[in-house]
Amino acid sequence: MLQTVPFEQLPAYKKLKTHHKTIAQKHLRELFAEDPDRHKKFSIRFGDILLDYSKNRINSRTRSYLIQLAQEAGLSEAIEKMFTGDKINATEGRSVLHVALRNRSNEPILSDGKDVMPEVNEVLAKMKDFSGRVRSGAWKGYTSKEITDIVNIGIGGSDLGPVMVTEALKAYGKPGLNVHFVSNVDGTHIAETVKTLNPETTLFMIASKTFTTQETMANAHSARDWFLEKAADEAHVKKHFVAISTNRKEVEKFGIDPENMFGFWDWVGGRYSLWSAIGLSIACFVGFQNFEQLLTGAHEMDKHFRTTKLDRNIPVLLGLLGIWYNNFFGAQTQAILPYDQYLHRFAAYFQQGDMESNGKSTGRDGKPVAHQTGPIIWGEPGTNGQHAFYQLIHQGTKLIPCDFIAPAVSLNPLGDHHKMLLSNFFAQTEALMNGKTEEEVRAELEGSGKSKEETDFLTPFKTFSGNRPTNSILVRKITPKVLGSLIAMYEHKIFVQGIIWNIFSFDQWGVELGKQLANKIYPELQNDWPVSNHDSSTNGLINQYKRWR
Ligand SMILES: O=P(O)(O)OC[C@H]1O[C@@](O)(CO)[C@@H](O)[C@@H]1O
Repeated sequence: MLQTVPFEQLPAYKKLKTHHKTIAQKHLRELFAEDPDRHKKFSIRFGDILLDYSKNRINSRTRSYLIQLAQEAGLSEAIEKMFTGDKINATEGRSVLHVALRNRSNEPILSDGKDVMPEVNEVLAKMKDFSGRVRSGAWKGYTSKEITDIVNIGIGGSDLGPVMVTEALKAYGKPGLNVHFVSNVDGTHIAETVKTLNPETTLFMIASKTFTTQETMANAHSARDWFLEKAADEAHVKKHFVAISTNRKEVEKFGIDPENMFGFWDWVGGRYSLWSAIGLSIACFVGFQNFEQLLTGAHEMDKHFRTTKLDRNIPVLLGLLGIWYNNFFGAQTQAILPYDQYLHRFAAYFQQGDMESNGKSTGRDGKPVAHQTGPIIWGEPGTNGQHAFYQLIHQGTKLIPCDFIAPAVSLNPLGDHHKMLLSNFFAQTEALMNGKTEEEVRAELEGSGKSKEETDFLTPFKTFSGNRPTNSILVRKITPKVLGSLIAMYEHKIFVQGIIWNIFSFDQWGVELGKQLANKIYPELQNDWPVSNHDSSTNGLINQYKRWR
């Protein structure tokens, strides 16, 4: 079991509270002026990834106190418990072993005393064979045509990972093999998706850990109806439907041949499952070799996370920096800003990853926590964000810690586009750190010929406080391996924060109540009778809906 010491009772917490008073008085400009070597002191190279965390409101003392906080929270022990299959997902009585899915060392990893690697490798072999047959055209539809379109039907962790990765690795996709994703129960999603597809050459992947999720089962049945409208014969279903799930019984009940089922296990959390058979659409789209590279990148980050001392440990430092702003500076959110259009779903992916893991308010001791926990994760690719919300980040009243990510090498080298993109990437963190002083603004306005009156009026609006913290993550190029490391880096950052905040990061009871109430309301919508058994708002809304539909 994990220790259950409340966050604010950790000795280092008090040291950080006191320390915060002094360090908060220092502007980042001063911290850089004091130490020209700052970039070197607060950067870490990890293969093709450079993390520069020097533009944070910390000094060496801050870092050492944060590391102490991690040690006092039992972080190193907790990491070992995860990697060795301890049931750290205590409320569900499960291990947390997404690291086993990408365990390229093949060293045994035990859950319930049993090495899980043989089964992991068996599923990987099945994925390799299947994706190879789809890509080579050996897998044929019911009219003996090759598959041209794959439709992944799933939601949450059974959708967001495959979406994000296939978008991020679009340059590695097979021309002529298209992937589509249907997740929302809104009929528009599946209707719009299948509109342009041919049932003869379409393969549906029904991805659901439980195989009971309302949205996914509704979409799966509608997909089947659409398919049979043309194919007519149920016997053809097995050539166009595969299932990815832990629930064999429900898969068979749906009518998918168990031969076409790709299994995974309860010790894989939905939001950590893209490395499992849930990644089948990825393997088909980019090829199994590239999927293995993704696993390798994640595995390298796993080894780094498990074996590197805390003050040189990338996920640990990112997690502690997030805690520094979340719990000592009052920041409510964390922005992830990839300067790479292919990574346009990267922040969205970690909305589930982070917020479903650490959006908790009950401590591991069963008591309400007395401190802030998970941040709101958000973000859009650069440079688009600069034309949407950077005004707030630069001059708003809220502190927004930002992670800037960029590749040195573009996958689409076109004229000077990449140099322009990267100049913005470098400039934004510099501007957020330095700001622009009143004196600088005044000199600029006077230099442009503005009168004294205009200058006096405009200066306050054109001044930038700066001192706004950022991390810069520069990678050589977005490859499957680098992407795998980046995703694992953020997964482990989330783990670090949950351990220190004394919460359970691997269950998600908070998603249940809404589903339960929806299941109660759904039958009430089957008729036109007015309802009166809810609160007046819910009654009023339902009854107006009934009048309008
Ligand atoms: O894969 P499945 O079982 O269909 O669950 C889908 C998603 O639903 C949840 O909200 C849990 O109910 C997410 O945690 C999960 O990824």
